[in-house]
Amino acid sequence: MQDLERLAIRPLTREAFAPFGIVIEADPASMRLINGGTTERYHALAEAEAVGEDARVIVNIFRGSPRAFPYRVDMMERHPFGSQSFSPIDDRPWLVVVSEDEGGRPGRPQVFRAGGRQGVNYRRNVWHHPLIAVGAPSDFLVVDRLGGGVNLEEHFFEKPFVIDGP
Ligand SMILES: NC(=O)N[C@@H](O)C(=O)O
Ligand code: NI
Repeated sequence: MQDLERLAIRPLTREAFAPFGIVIEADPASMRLINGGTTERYHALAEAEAVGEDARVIVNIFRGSPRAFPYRVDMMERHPFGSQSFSPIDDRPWLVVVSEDEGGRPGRPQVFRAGGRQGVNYRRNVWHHPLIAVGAPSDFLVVDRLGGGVNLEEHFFEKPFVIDGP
């Protein structure tokens, strides 16, 4: 993998991720006390999008096997008819890989290290790499779209990239 372009990893922040979607985390600014003050509701952190034929929003659990590193990023995907969110259940850090769109193809991937209590909501049609779990099998609560049409577009890079380590 020596000849492949290396991708640096940045911490996941709301600002850096803004072009791609929302960071889902317990943001104090969104908190309201409910249930007689016994529960903190972190309200409306993100909105799920589901468009097209017979579109519905569904809730899933993805159990991701940990990726081996160095990891080759040889493809990206996107979902034209719906958003997709990933929220870690096991409080374990993971990696988020996204790209800007460049004329219908993903640009250079950007890699973010997400904390164990940080999720993301990819906006509809945002290029991202499939789930990258790190270190151990990890469960994620995933909210995305079910419906008609083909809700998956993939792009394979002519020259893959590499992430040296998590
Ligand atoms: N295939 C599937 O549902 N997973 C991908 O969309 C993903 O982003 O992990
Ligand atoms: Ni996806």
